[in-house]
Amino acid sequence: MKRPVIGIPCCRWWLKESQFFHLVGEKYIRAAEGAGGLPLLLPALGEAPPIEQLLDTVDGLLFTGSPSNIEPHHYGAASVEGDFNDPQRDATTLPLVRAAIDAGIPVLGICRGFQEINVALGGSLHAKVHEVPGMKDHRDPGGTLEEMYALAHPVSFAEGGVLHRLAGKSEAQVNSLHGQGVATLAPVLQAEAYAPDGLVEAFSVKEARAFALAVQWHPEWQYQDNPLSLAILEAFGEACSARKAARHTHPSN
Ligand SMILES: N[C@@H](CCC(=O)NCCCC(=O)O)C(=O)O
Repeated sequence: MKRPVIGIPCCRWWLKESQFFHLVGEKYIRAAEGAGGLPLLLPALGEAPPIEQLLDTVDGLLFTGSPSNIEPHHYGAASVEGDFNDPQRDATTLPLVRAAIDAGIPVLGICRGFQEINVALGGSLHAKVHEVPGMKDHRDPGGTLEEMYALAHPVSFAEGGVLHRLAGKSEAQVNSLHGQGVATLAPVLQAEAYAPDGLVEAFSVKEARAFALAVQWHPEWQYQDNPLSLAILEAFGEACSARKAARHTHPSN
């Protein structure tokens, strides 16, 4: 049985004294495999990417985390001096998000990917959550990888929501490695989880035709050891398999 193809959009980075490379962290590739998919890396093609053809090629999309920030003009904010951006990734992922949701292609967003889905659909971000009055510092604590990705704070799930159902409980502990966060949630999104300071930590797409969930934390990190991460990946993988089966039965889907 062939696996559903899970497209993973790349970052485009200048590697010092070298040239541009298109990259995805290996843990995201492994998580796509863990979801039962065949990972397919999609280069950050930039302006006017062939969206329809890309969507014809995949059964699901995983929008990953990255140290880079979305360029603020995409959500109507002023640029930030010294900001680390990736305009070609933005130019690829933002239209891809919109088209994938419209086409009913399953999507999972993680960290930067979560922020991309919110921005693509009309939401906005805080440039520095830790500078917003009343908000906690959600950035990684530094140290070893184990320390950086350690569980950092609880999230509470929206009653009766997707994550509440997947977790089978109303709260869970998550890791936290982001400086930015949701300021306004796009109108077509509904919050699925909140941090204790009120920050939206997960959302789904209202009336989505397929699985469409995004989380601000990192379920891909050592997902085998975390029941919630396994449940998220399993649900995403099942949706990608269903999409593949539907495409096989009705090739125009
Ligand atoms: N730059 C944004 C997004 C943060 C993010 O995606 N971090 C991931 C770091 C590396 C990884 O684990 O993939 C922000 O700071 O909010």
